Amino acid sequence: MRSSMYNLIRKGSASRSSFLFRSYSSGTVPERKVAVLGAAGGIGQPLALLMKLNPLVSKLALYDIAGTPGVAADVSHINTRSEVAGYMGEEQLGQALEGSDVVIIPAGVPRKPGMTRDDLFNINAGIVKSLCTAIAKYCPNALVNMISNPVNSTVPIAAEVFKKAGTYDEKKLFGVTTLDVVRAKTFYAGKAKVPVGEVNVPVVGGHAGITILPLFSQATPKANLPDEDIKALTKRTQDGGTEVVEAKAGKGSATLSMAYAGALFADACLKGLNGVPDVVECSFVQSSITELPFFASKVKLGKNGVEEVLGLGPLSDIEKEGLEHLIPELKSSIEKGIKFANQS
Ligand SMILES: NC(=O)c1ccc[n+]([C@@H]2O[C@H](COP(=O)([O-])OP(=O)(O)OC[C@H]3O[C@@H](n4cnc5c(N)ncnc54)[C@H](O)[C@@H]3O)[C@@H](O)[C@H]2O)c1
Ligand SMILES: O=C(O)C[C@H](O)C(=O)O
Repeated sequence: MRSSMYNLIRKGSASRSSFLFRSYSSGTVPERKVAVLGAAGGIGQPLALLMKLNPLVSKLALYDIAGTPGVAADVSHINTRSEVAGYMGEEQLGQALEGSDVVIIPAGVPRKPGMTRDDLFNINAGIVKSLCTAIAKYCPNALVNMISNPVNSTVPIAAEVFKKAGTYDEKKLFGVTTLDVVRAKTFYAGKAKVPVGEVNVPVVGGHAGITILPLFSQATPKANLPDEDIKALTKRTQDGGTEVVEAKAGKGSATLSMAYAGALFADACLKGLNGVPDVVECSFVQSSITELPFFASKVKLGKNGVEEVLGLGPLSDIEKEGLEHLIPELKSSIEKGIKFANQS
């Protein structure tokens, strides 16, 4: 019942993973603690729900600066495997983090119409820095799933904080770009008229505007769409976040689709930790596949986090041009994060 409900949610998005997911029997699943920081927020609450439905989780720690007792009490009544505890305020952050295998961070402010993700930097950079300082202290070996924007800068901030603390392991830090993949799959399936559950599209680069580069030339099932359709799909994927921000008209950005995407990525991390073979997802990680120190591409996940950062594969002319254009913006966002972490 438990896994069938979760599989229902996952159905259509990752049939291969769902198969692996079902192959677990409760007696053989290792204990895994997952902490969600920002758990009372727009993403945090549905993400807490989805992680509670995941039978790979045995302990679920829900942390926020306010509101977590209510969220934790609510979610804890669901009759699934994990024990749920709520933690509120900085004095409880250590307890929330201690023993965590995976820490998911959707803490911070979201965009309003007219803002770029970089406009969130001034507030979110400080939040991420203080949370990562605590992660270095209380659970230095955890896999960190960074959702807070601007991801192109918050991931480099986290890396610098961990380096300063002497705990940095590039295999364990991930910018969550899964929502870009989720969107690219949905939009491609609609245009190509193929079953959405069978679609795969890698999305590389970063997570803001033109730095989001879907590789539709590698999309499967193949559809041979004309260039003008590919350009429109690329633009819609790049503007997907803004589409939601505008539709919400001042009430925030994507929360439900992000919770789904965050739950998929955390599930992939847990599968990797548990030794499930061939777990591959796109993520913004330390990388040497381009000249930039961080880049999103397909990543193979394993028992220690990143097992292998996979290359870009063959690119179309449109994608080669997109890659060339995104490099300067992504470089400057990465440098901004590094500078912030080292000057304050
Ligand atoms: N990576 C992605 O694809 C993606 C997608 C959607 C949103 N986001 C980003 O996720 C972030 C959160 O979005 P949201 O809609 O959930 O916002 P929200 O305002 O609804 O929730 C944010 C939560 O963070 C909490 N918070 C603030 N400071 C904190 C701290 N120091 N410690 C712990 N919690 C703290 C707030 O109390 C709030 O509950 C935003 O930065 C948004 O841009 C990223
Ligand atoms: O667009 C945003 O500000 C939120 C998020 O990064 C998204 O892609 O939906």
